[in-house]
Amino acid sequence: MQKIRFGILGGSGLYNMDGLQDRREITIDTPFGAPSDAIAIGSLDGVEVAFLARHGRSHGLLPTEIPYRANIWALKSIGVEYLISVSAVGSLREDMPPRHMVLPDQFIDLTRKRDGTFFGDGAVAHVSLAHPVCAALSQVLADAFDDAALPAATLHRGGTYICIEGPAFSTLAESQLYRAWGASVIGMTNLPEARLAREAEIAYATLALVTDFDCWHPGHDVVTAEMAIGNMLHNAAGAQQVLRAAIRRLGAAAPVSQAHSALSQALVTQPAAMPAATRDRLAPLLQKYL
Ligand SMILES: CSC[C@H]1O[C@H](OP(=O)(O)O)[C@H](O)[C@@H]1O
Ligand SMILES: Nc1ncnc2[nH]cnc12
Repeated sequence: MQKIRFGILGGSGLYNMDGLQDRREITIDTPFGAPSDAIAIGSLDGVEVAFLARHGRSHGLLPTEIPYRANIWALKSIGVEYLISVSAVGSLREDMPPRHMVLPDQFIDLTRKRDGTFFGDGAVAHVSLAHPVCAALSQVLADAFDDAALPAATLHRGGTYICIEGPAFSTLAESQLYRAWGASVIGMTNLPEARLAREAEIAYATLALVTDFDCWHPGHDVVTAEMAIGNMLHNAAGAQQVLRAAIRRLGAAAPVSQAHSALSQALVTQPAAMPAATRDRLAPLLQKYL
């Protein structure tokens, strides 16, 4: 099968990629279970791309229930090297109101119930997460935002995304604490993906769409799921245009990414010393190190 180098993970309110030509779906079983849904593959302006709805197409998976490892493994197994996440986020900053877009460059992990690694069972690796977002891919998204020339849209380059376990939204005290920590936006999904994508040597960047002010803003209503999805849907057409422009750019010239060699200095156990079953399970990740 031809490799699909570019992937999109759609979040709340983004369950499909518009305009996919020659669209087909593939179902992949992985050693880490089934992904969130079938993966849609098709071409955008002549560039092959894979799309996966992280909560499933009918949004049936809680952030805690998303099979992050299966999703990343499945995308890696079809050749994905660049992965764009689209996510709804709450804002922790006055200057990032609902309907603005943000390209986070840092994460804080407050999740407690997520599978955090592909490794274990005789295979040890410690990747660097100092810079969890691929700066080159994030720059492609920033340029794509300019290409899309959306009327009255604002993009913030950089910001810290705090990832909570959910599914409940934060308490007021928590929201104020995260603001005091200097976090910019809040969500429930991105950090496990960024970490696993790094282990899989996939460049990862997020296009975050602000849907609410969480619960800290005295002048705005407290976030509800209805509010978040409603604002996300309002932004979805713009997000689709940015994605399309990003894929066009990647197809023309995909940037060099340090993420693509993340394991070169991270593998502690040499593949030859790993149990055969572990090596087989990690085959798509370890291929070039065998
Ligand atoms: C429906 S609001 C809460 C929900 O939205 C975000 O999801 P995603 O990152 O997939 O867009 C947030 O992380 C929560 O899962
Ligand atoms: N306020 C919020 N907290 C957590 N996740 C969110 N996703 C969208 N808005 C959010």
